[in-house]
Amino acid sequence: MLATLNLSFRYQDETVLHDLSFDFGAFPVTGIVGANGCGKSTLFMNLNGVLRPQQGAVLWQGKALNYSKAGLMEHRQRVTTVFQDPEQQIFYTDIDSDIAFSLHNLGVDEREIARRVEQTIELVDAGSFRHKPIQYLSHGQKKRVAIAGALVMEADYLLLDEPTAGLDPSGRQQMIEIIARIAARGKHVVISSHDIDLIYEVCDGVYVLNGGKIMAQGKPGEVFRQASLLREAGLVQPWLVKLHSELGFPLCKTETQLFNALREPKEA
Ligand SMILES: Nc1ncnc2c1ncn2[C@@H]1O[C@H](COP(=O)(O)OP(=O)(O)OP(=O)(O)O)[C@@H](O)[C@H]1O
Repeated sequence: MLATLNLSFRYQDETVLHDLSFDFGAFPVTGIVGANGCGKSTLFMNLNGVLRPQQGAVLWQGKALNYSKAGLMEHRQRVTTVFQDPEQQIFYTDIDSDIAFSLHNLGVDEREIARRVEQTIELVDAGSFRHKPIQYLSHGQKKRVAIAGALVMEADYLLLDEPTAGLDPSGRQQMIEIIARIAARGKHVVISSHDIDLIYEVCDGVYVLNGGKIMAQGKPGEVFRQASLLREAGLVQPWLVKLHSELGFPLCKTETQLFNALREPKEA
Protein backbone atom coordinates (compact mmCIF):
# COMPACT_ATOMS: atom_id res chain seq x y z
CA MET A 1 0.00 0.00 0.00
CA LEU A 2 1.26 3.42 -0.97
CA ALA A 3 0.69 6.23 1.51
CA THR A 4 2.32 9.33 2.93
CA LEU A 5 2.49 10.40 6.53
CA ASN A 6 2.80 14.07 7.49
CA LEU A 7 4.89 14.66 4.41
CA SER A 8 6.35 18.15 3.94
CA PHE A 9 8.61 19.19 1.11
CA ARG A 10 10.40 22.45 0.35
CA TYR A 11 12.45 23.70 -2.57
CA GLN A 12 15.27 25.87 -1.15
CA ASP A 13 13.33 27.99 1.34
CA GLU A 14 9.81 27.63 -0.12
CA THR A 15 7.69 24.90 1.48
CA VAL A 16 5.34 23.62 -1.22
CA LEU A 17 3.86 20.50 0.44
CA HIS A 18 2.59 20.86 3.99
CA ASP A 19 2.06 17.93 6.34
CA LEU A 20 0.32 15.67 3.83
CA SER A 21 -1.11 12.28 4.77
CA PHE A 22 -2.55 10.33 1.86
CA ASP A 23 -3.78 6.75 1.68
CA PHE A 24 -3.61 5.71 -1.95
CA GLY A 25 -4.68 2.18 -1.09
CA ALA A 26 -8.15 3.29 -0.01
CA PHE A 27 -9.54 3.47 -3.54
CA PRO A 28 -8.71 1.74 -6.83
CA VAL A 29 -8.47 5.09 -8.65
CA THR A 30 -7.52 8.23 -6.71
CA GLY A 31 -7.59 11.74 -8.15
CA ILE A 32 -5.49 14.71 -7.08
CA VAL A 33 -6.85 18.07 -8.15
CA GLY A 34 -5.68 21.60 -7.51
CA ALA A 35 -4.84 24.84 -9.26
CA ASN A 36 -1.51 25.50 -11.03
CA GLY A 37 1.38 25.45 -8.59
CA CYS A 38 -0.49 23.71 -5.73
CA GLY A 39 2.17 20.98 -5.67
CA LYS A 40 0.78 18.03 -7.68
CA SER A 41 3.95 17.33 -9.68
CA THR A 42 6.12 17.81 -6.60
CA LEU A 43 3.93 15.29 -4.79
CA PHE A 44 4.33 12.74 -7.61
CA MET A 45 8.11 13.20 -7.54
CA ASN A 46 8.03 12.52 -3.80
CA LEU A 47 5.88 9.44 -4.33
CA ASN A 48 8.30 7.91 -6.83
CA GLY A 49 11.37 8.85 -4.80
CA VAL A 50 12.84 11.41 -7.23
CA LEU A 51 12.46 13.97 -4.44
CA ARG A 52 12.82 13.25 -0.74
CA PRO A 53 10.61 14.95 1.85
CA GLN A 54 12.40 16.97 4.53
CA GLN A 55 9.70 15.96 7.02
CA GLY A 56 7.36 12.99 7.24
CA ALA A 57 7.56 10.06 4.87
CA VAL A 58 6.39 8.17 1.83
CA LEU A 59 5.23 4.78 3.08
CA TRP A 60 5.12 1.42 1.37
CA GLN A 61 3.23 -1.24 3.36
CA GLY A 62 3.53 1.07 6.37
CA LYS A 63 7.33 1.39 6.14
CA ALA A 64 9.25 4.54 5.20
CA LEU A 65 10.76 4.49 1.74
CA ASN A 66 14.37 3.35 1.54
CA TYR A 67 16.31 5.89 -0.55
CA SER A 68 19.33 3.66 -1.25
CA LYS A 69 19.88 2.82 -4.95
CA ALA A 70 18.52 -0.70 -4.40
CA GLY A 71 15.60 0.60 -2.31
CA LEU A 72 14.55 3.06 -5.00
CA MET A 73 14.92 0.46 -7.74
CA GLU A 74 12.60 -1.82 -5.81
CA HIS A 75 10.14 1.01 -5.15
CA ARG A 76 9.96 1.92 -8.84
CA GLN A 77 8.94 -1.61 -9.70
CA ARG A 78 5.96 -1.19 -7.37
CA VAL A 79 5.12 2.41 -8.22
CA THR A 80 5.56 3.58 -11.81
CA THR A 81 4.98 7.09 -13.10
CA VAL A 82 3.81 8.35 -16.46
CA PHE A 83 4.72 12.01 -16.89
CA GLN A 84 2.61 14.53 -18.72
CA ASP A 85 4.96 14.75 -21.70
CA PRO A 86 5.45 11.31 -23.29
CA GLU A 87 8.66 12.50 -25.01
CA GLN A 88 10.32 12.45 -21.57
CA GLN A 89 9.82 8.69 -21.40
CA ILE A 90 10.43 7.49 -24.93
CA PHE A 91 13.96 6.35 -25.70
CA TYR A 92 13.73 4.09 -28.74
CA THR A 93 12.42 4.50 -32.27
CA ASP A 94 10.45 1.26 -32.27
CA ILE A 95 7.56 0.65 -29.91
CA ASP A 96 8.33 -2.89 -28.80
CA SER A 97 11.92 -2.01 -27.78
CA ASP A 98 10.73 1.10 -26.01
CA ILE A 99 8.10 -0.73 -23.98
CA ALA A 100 10.57 -3.52 -23.13
CA PHE A 101 13.37 -1.10 -22.13
CA SER A 102 12.99 -1.27 -18.33
CA LEU A 103 12.48 -5.03 -18.34
CA HIS A 104 15.75 -5.51 -20.25
CA ASN A 105 17.45 -3.28 -17.68
CA LEU A 106 16.16 -5.55 -14.93
CA GLY A 107 17.40 -8.64 -16.74
CA VAL A 108 13.94 -10.17 -17.18
CA ASP A 109 13.81 -13.33 -19.29
CA GLU A 110 13.15 -12.70 -23.04
CA ARG A 111 10.04 -14.89 -23.17
CA GLU A 112 8.54 -13.09 -20.19
CA ILE A 113 9.40 -9.73 -21.80
CA ALA A 114 7.62 -10.77 -25.01
CA ARG A 115 4.55 -11.89 -23.03
CA ARG A 116 4.32 -8.65 -21.06
CA VAL A 117 4.90 -6.42 -24.10
CA GLU A 118 2.13 -8.23 -25.96
CA GLN A 119 -0.25 -7.84 -23.03
CA THR A 120 0.41 -4.13 -22.50
CA ILE A 121 0.12 -3.31 -26.20
CA GLU A 122 -3.33 -4.87 -26.07
CA LEU A 123 -4.20 -3.04 -22.85
CA VAL A 124 -3.43 0.40 -24.34
CA ASP A 125 -4.84 -0.41 -27.80
CA ALA A 126 -1.51 0.16 -29.54
CA GLY A 127 -1.84 -2.78 -31.95
CA SER A 128 -2.89 -0.65 -34.93
CA PHE A 129 0.27 1.51 -34.85
CA ARG A 130 2.69 -0.95 -33.25
CA HIS A 131 4.96 -1.14 -36.30
CA LYS A 132 5.22 2.59 -36.96
CA PRO A 133 8.42 4.41 -35.95
CA ILE A 134 7.69 6.27 -32.71
CA GLN A 135 8.63 9.65 -34.21
CA TYR A 136 5.65 9.34 -36.59
CA LEU A 137 3.10 8.73 -33.83
CA SER A 138 0.59 11.35 -32.71
CA HIS A 139 0.80 12.83 -29.21
CA GLY A 140 -2.04 10.58 -28.00
CA GLN A 141 -0.41 7.47 -29.46
CA LYS A 142 2.91 8.39 -27.80
CA LYS A 143 1.05 8.81 -24.50
CA ARG A 144 -0.28 5.29 -24.83
CA VAL A 145 3.21 3.95 -25.56
CA ALA A 146 4.51 5.75 -22.44
CA ILE A 147 1.70 4.16 -20.38
CA ALA A 148 2.52 0.74 -21.85
CA GLY A 149 6.18 1.29 -20.85
CA ALA A 150 5.02 1.78 -17.25
CA LEU A 151 2.41 -0.99 -17.24
CA VAL A 152 4.90 -3.56 -18.50
CA MET A 153 6.53 -3.39 -15.06
CA GLU A 154 3.29 -4.86 -13.63
CA ALA A 155 3.61 -2.43 -10.74
CA ASP A 156 0.87 -2.23 -8.10
CA TYR A 157 0.54 1.53 -8.51
CA LEU A 158 0.49 3.66 -11.61
CA LEU A 159 0.86 7.43 -11.21
CA LEU A 160 -0.55 9.35 -14.17
CA ASP A 161 0.29 13.04 -14.48
CA GLU A 162 -2.25 14.80 -16.72
CA PRO A 163 -3.18 11.69 -18.75
CA THR A 164 -5.63 13.56 -21.00
CA ALA A 165 -3.57 16.73 -21.67
CA GLY A 166 -3.31 17.34 -25.40
CA LEU A 167 -5.75 14.55 -26.34
CA ASP A 168 -8.72 15.05 -28.66
CA PRO A 169 -12.19 13.90 -27.48
CA SER A 170 -11.80 10.37 -28.82
CA GLY A 171 -8.25 10.09 -27.41
CA ARG A 172 -9.60 11.31 -24.08
CA GLN A 173 -12.39 8.73 -24.15
CA GLN A 174 -9.87 6.01 -25.00
CA MET A 175 -7.74 7.10 -22.04
CA ILE A 176 -10.79 6.78 -19.75
CA GLU A 177 -11.29 3.23 -20.99
CA ILE A 178 -7.58 2.39 -20.53
CA ILE A 179 -7.68 3.68 -16.92
CA ALA A 180 -10.78 1.56 -16.22
CA ARG A 181 -9.07 -1.50 -17.73
CA ILE A 182 -5.97 -0.98 -15.58
CA ALA A 183 -8.10 -0.66 -12.43
CA ALA A 184 -10.11 -3.75 -13.42
CA ARG A 185 -6.84 -5.70 -13.34
CA GLY A 186 -6.54 -4.89 -9.64
CA LYS A 187 -3.96 -2.10 -9.99
CA HIS A 188 -4.17 1.19 -8.15
CA VAL A 189 -4.08 4.32 -10.25
CA VAL A 190 -3.35 7.83 -8.96
CA ILE A 191 -4.22 10.62 -11.38
CA SER A 192 -3.21 14.25 -11.18
CA SER A 193 -5.19 16.38 -13.58
CA HIS A 194 -6.80 19.72 -14.33
CA ASP A 195 -9.48 17.80 -16.21
CA ILE A 196 -12.05 17.88 -13.40
CA ASP A 197 -14.63 16.00 -15.50
CA LEU A 198 -12.15 13.17 -16.03
CA ILE A 199 -11.35 12.99 -12.31
CA TYR A 200 -15.05 12.94 -11.47
CA GLU A 201 -15.79 10.18 -13.98
CA VAL A 202 -12.89 7.79 -13.36
CA CYS A 203 -11.90 8.27 -9.72
CA ASP A 204 -13.34 6.51 -6.67
CA GLY A 205 -11.67 8.93 -4.26
CA VAL A 206 -10.30 12.46 -4.60
CA TYR A 207 -8.04 14.87 -2.77
CA VAL A 208 -8.25 18.62 -3.33
CA LEU A 209 -4.92 20.37 -2.87
CA ASN A 210 -4.68 24.09 -2.21
CA GLY A 211 -1.35 25.79 -1.59
CA GLY A 212 0.28 22.44 -0.87
CA LYS A 213 -2.30 21.45 1.77
CA ILE A 214 -5.14 18.92 1.63
CA MET A 215 -8.28 21.02 1.55
CA ALA A 216 -10.81 18.21 1.09
CA GLN A 217 -10.88 14.47 0.52
CA GLY A 218 -13.48 11.79 -0.05
CA LYS A 219 -15.79 10.41 -2.71
CA PRO A 220 -15.94 12.58 -5.85
CA GLY A 221 -19.72 13.08 -5.64
CA GLU A 222 -19.42 14.43 -2.09
CA VAL A 223 -16.28 16.55 -2.54
CA PHE A 224 -17.33 18.08 -5.86
CA ARG A 225 -20.76 19.09 -4.54
CA GLN A 226 -18.99 21.75 -2.48
CA ALA A 227 -18.91 24.54 -5.06
CA SER A 228 -17.54 27.25 -2.79
CA LEU A 229 -14.71 25.04 -1.54
CA LEU A 230 -13.76 24.27 -5.14
CA ARG A 231 -13.83 27.96 -6.02
CA GLU A 232 -11.50 28.68 -3.12
CA ALA A 233 -9.12 26.05 -4.49
CA GLY A 234 -9.25 27.68 -7.94
CA LEU A 235 -11.38 24.88 -9.40
CA VAL A 236 -14.83 24.48 -10.92
CA GLN A 237 -17.41 21.76 -10.44
CA PRO A 238 -17.55 18.89 -12.95
CA TRP A 239 -20.39 19.62 -15.40
CA LEU A 240 -22.40 16.57 -14.29
CA VAL A 241 -22.23 17.69 -10.64
CA LYS A 242 -23.13 21.26 -11.63
CA LEU A 243 -26.28 20.04 -13.43
CA HIS A 244 -27.20 18.22 -10.24
CA SER A 245 -26.44 21.15 -7.88
CA GLU A 246 -27.92 23.93 -9.99
CA LEU A 247 -30.80 22.25 -11.81
CA GLY A 248 -31.60 19.22 -9.68
CA PHE A 249 -30.67 16.68 -12.38
CA PRO A 250 -29.86 13.19 -11.06
CA LEU A 251 -26.24 12.94 -9.91
CA CYS A 252 -24.63 10.69 -12.52
CA LYS A 253 -21.05 9.59 -13.05
CA THR A 254 -21.10 9.70 -16.85
CA GLU A 255 -22.94 11.44 -19.66
CA THR A 256 -24.42 8.09 -20.76
CA GLN A 257 -25.81 7.46 -17.26
CA LEU A 258 -27.37 10.92 -17.20
CA PHE A 259 -28.99 10.53 -20.63
CA ASN A 260 -30.35 7.12 -19.63
CA ALA A 261 -31.70 8.52 -16.37
CA LEU A 262 -33.42 11.38 -18.21
CA ARG A 263 -34.90 9.07 -20.86
CA GLU A 264 -36.26 6.53 -18.39
CA PRO A 265 -39.42 8.37 -17.26
CA LYS A 266 -40.48 9.00 -20.87
CA GLU A 267 -40.08 5.36 -21.80
CA ALA A 268 -42.06 4.18 -18.77
N1 LIG B 1 12.60 22.91 -9.09
C1 LIG B 1 11.94 23.83 -8.41
N2 LIG B 1 12.58 24.75 -7.66
C2 LIG B 1 11.90 25.67 -6.94
N3 LIG B 1 10.54 25.76 -6.91
C3 LIG B 1 9.86 24.86 -7.64
C4 LIG B 1 10.52 23.86 -8.43
N4 LIG B 1 9.55 23.11 -9.05
C5 LIG B 1 8.36 23.64 -8.66
N5 LIG B 1 8.54 24.67 -7.82
C6 LIG B 1 7.49 25.45 -7.15
O1 LIG B 1 6.73 24.57 -6.33
C7 LIG B 1 5.34 24.88 -6.36
C8 LIG B 1 4.55 23.63 -6.79
O2 LIG B 1 4.89 23.31 -8.13
P1 LIG B 1 4.32 22.00 -8.86
O3 LIG B 1 4.94 21.96 -10.21
O4 LIG B 1 4.51 20.85 -7.97
O5 LIG B 1 2.78 22.35 -8.94
P2 LIG B 1 1.63 21.68 -9.83
O6 LIG B 1 0.44 21.61 -8.97
O7 LIG B 1 2.12 20.43 -10.45
O8 LIG B 1 1.43 22.79 -10.96
P3 LIG B 1 0.78 22.65 -12.41
O9 LIG B 1 -0.68 22.39 -12.20
O10 LIG B 1 1.02 24.02 -12.98
O11 LIG B 1 1.49 21.57 -13.16
C9 LIG B 1 5.20 26.06 -7.33
O12 LIG B 1 5.14 27.25 -6.56
C10 LIG B 1 6.47 26.02 -8.15
O13 LIG B 1 6.86 27.32 -8.54
